[in-house]
Amino acid sequence: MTRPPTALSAPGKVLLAGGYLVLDRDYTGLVFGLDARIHVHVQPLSTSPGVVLSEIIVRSPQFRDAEWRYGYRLAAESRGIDVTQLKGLSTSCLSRNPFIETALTYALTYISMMIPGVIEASSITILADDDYYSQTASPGARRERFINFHVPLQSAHKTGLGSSAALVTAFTAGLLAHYLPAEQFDLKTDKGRAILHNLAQAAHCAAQGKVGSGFDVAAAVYGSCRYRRFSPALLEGLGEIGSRGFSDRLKALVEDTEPARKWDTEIIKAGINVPKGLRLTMCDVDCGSQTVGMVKQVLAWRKEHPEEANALWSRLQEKNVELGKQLSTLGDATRRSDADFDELKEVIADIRSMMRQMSKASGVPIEPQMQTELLDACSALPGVIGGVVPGAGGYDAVALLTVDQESVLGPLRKLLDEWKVSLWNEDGAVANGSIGKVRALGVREEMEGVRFEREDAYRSWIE
Ligand SMILES: Nc1ncnc2c1ncn2[C@@H]1O[C@H](COP(=O)(O)OP(=O)(O)OP(=O)(O)O)[C@@H](O)[C@H]1O
Ligand SMILES: C[C@@](O)(CCOP(=O)(O)O)CC(=O)O
Repeated sequence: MTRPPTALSAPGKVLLAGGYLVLDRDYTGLVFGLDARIHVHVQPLSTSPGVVLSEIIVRSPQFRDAEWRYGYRLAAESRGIDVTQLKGLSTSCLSRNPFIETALTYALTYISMMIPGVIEASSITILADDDYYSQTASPGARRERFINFHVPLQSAHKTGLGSSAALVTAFTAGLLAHYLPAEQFDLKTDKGRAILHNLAQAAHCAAQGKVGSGFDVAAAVYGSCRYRRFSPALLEGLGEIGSRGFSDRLKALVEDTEPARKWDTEIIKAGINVPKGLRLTMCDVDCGSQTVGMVKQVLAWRKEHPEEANALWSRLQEKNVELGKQLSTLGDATRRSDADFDELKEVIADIRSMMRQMSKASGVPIEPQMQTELLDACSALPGVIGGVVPGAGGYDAVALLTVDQESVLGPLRKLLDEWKVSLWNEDGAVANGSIGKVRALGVREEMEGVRFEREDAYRSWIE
């Protein structure tokens, strides 16, 4: 049977409120999907008549040498599908892509449990919307729907919109929708989305080599929501890829049939929105510094100072929930005056002040001085309601809530274009060589999660 091509996309994310708190099930995060999406197109691999291949070719044609070829076979003793990377055509060396390799292994293993017989060969194309990476098209190039970045994927500068979660989600959804009949997997149903969510969370954690809160995968599947994480212990019993019984355990996990390990993720979409007339704007802060181990350090501080930390966590949780409520009850903000946003401004200021407290107490630059200056300068512009350093915080990005009008966005872009980022040392002196640029990305909030796309939209990129 020749299957028709399948095309899907999943959104990026911004954790507007709830960084660090969302790692603990007692608290929640306010996450917005973003309209920068990762697109995946799956089609049968054309072979000569009579030739049966067990090969899946994955290409990311916006990047140089981004092609990964995999062979696969069903392993004995319910070990699942064994995936082996083959030598690529375009390159002589093997460049591995752990997110693709793991998502492929997990999805094919689940599919092998659902349909009898051989899984047919296919060719998969990945396309990312521009704002995932800082590079822009070469000057003079004709503006196309997707940019050719002309660099290898490893040299592309990420803007932190959650490319790996959107990729794993869209890729997994693409495979499930392509190979499984609608009775077994239907993305339009709650059950279908839960299957995708569970499988993508498991694959993303395995590829990352750690269990984060999973808010990014949740946003990729469900779009904007208030998110309460799953209990991390859920994934503990799954075992390694290729271990005996892996495919049975994966099926039970994905379908949530194990009474002792029930999925407890909470996705609340009701009342989560950005009011009409307002928008989120993401800014890429390119100052070339990144702090590793921020999560570890904050959690270590919380462990050492449980009373102080828990008091701060509770106060923050209250304000984070309040922020969501205010956004949903503001109503149409199109003809409001600046004074109508006073309460929103106040709650954002409270959240920021508590995040700075967390920063100071744990010694982690969650809202570092340079970001404070940038956020304060933006917030002083008419029509800019406020902003935060999203997610884990740090030096890479800021998220702003503004009136959605050119008279506000124009001056904001000008301020950002002219802004010079300088990193401050602890003694208050500007650190050397740390002047960078700030750029407003084109992205805004997106309510919808993973969705089918018209497959002909990608035709010029498909081989
Ligand atoms: N367009 C793409 N094509 C193929 N693989 C991709 C693509 N974009 C991202 N990836 C995979 O995702 C990895 C990047 O994931 P990583 O977790 O480092 O960043 P991220 O998810 O964008 O992080 P953040 O949450 O900070 O945005 C890449 O190394 C690659 O394996
Ligand atoms: C610090 C944390 O709560 C948020 C990290 O968000 P981001 O990757 O910076 O967008 C970690 C997590 O939730 O997994």
